[in-house]
Amino acid sequence: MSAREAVAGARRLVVKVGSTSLTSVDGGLDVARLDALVDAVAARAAGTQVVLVSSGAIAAGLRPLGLPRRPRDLATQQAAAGVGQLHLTRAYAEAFARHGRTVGQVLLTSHDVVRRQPYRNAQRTFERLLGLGVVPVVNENDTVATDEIRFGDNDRLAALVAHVISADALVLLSDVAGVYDADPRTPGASLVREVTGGADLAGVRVGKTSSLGTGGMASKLAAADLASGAGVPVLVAAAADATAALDGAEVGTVFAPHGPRLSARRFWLRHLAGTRGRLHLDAGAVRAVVGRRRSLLAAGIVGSDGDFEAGDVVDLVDPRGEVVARGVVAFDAEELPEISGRSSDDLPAQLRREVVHADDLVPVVAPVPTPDPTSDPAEVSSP
Ligand SMILES: Nc1ncnc2c1ncn2[C@@H]1O[C@H](COP(=O)(O)OP(=O)(O)O)[C@@H](O)[C@H]1O
Ligand SMILES: N[C@@H](CCC(=O)OP(=O)(O)O)C(=O)O
Repeated sequence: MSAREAVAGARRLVVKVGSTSLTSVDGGLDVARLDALVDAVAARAAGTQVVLVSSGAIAAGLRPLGLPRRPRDLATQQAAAGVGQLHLTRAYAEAFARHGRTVGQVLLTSHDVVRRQPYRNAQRTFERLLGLGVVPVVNENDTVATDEIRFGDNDRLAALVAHVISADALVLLSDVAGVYDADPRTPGASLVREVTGGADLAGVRVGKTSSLGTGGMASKLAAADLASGAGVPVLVAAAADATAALDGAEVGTVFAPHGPRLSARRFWLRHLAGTRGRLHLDAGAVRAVVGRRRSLLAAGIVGSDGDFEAGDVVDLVDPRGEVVARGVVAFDAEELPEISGRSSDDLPAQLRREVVHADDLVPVVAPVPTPDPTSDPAEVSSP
């Protein structure tokens, strides 16, 4: 099945729409465009569970607050988001009501996914909303998200949500027809139709974001890589082509899945979990845990740092200091010095267990190559 067919046939889908497709700097929220998007999603939603990740809160708040352009400081962005999110949600509720559908608002910060328990709570909430036939409308909780706990852009958030709900596909809708090999505002730029690996992006140059968008095309590429690398096909297309995109027509740029679909737990470990410390491994332990996917035993640990407790996530570091894996540690930091470097036979019975169990451990893979930066640094927004 091609990635486009996967989008068309998906029973569970995440659709993300950017600020530029819903708002304008001088006109605020563009209800006509939002309605058209909802029509496209609702037409599809009959046999499909759809989660809509919608940007636009900050942009939708500009006009009601009399702000001439997107503010630069966080506090005013948060104020604008507080005002705009209300307009956005009301518009979605009214638009979906025309199709007899109920929406539920889900506002997330990265705090809600970096620890296992809140992550599972979010997962349960999505399951229940979808089970009740509700269309969850997701955004970052901008009014409270400080720099430390921000996802930063909704493309990444959408890729994470796609994994949280085990979506069959992810569709990123924007104001451009897809990924171009150069900034589409430059003459001669042409659309990349399909990405099956890093080589297809090798010649792609990314220009600056629009005046309303946050992440630009670079963040879409990073999100597409995150999702497709974890087994989820991705389509980047124009919001104006939403119906065609959801029908599997030849629009946009499609990213074929290029990695095994990770379990929700392993995806969380690899991409989301906050780490609380580091375990330093000898070369044999690196070969065992990365090469042979074995559990990490105390004998292969030469040192540790950080203030972690059993159940926290830690980085596993090779003798050169490179992070090679991350995993859930089964000991408190203060217990490690006593057991490190000792074989299991040598340990008292109550300490004779894996330090990181193989089921709780994921190797850290090198990122897929990102596009070449443009020659003008001012024009680059890197992922
Ligand atoms: N190589 C490229 N291919 C496609 N779009 C690009 C490229 N480089 C820059 N862009 C710009 O990225 C913008 C889309 O990103 P962004 O403004 O963040 O949109 P959104 O609000 O939909 O997330 C487009 O307006 C486009 O001009
Ligand atoms: N959470 C912000 C949008 C962040 C974002 O990623 O925007 P965009 O690049 O337009 O998808 C908002 O609602 O204004």
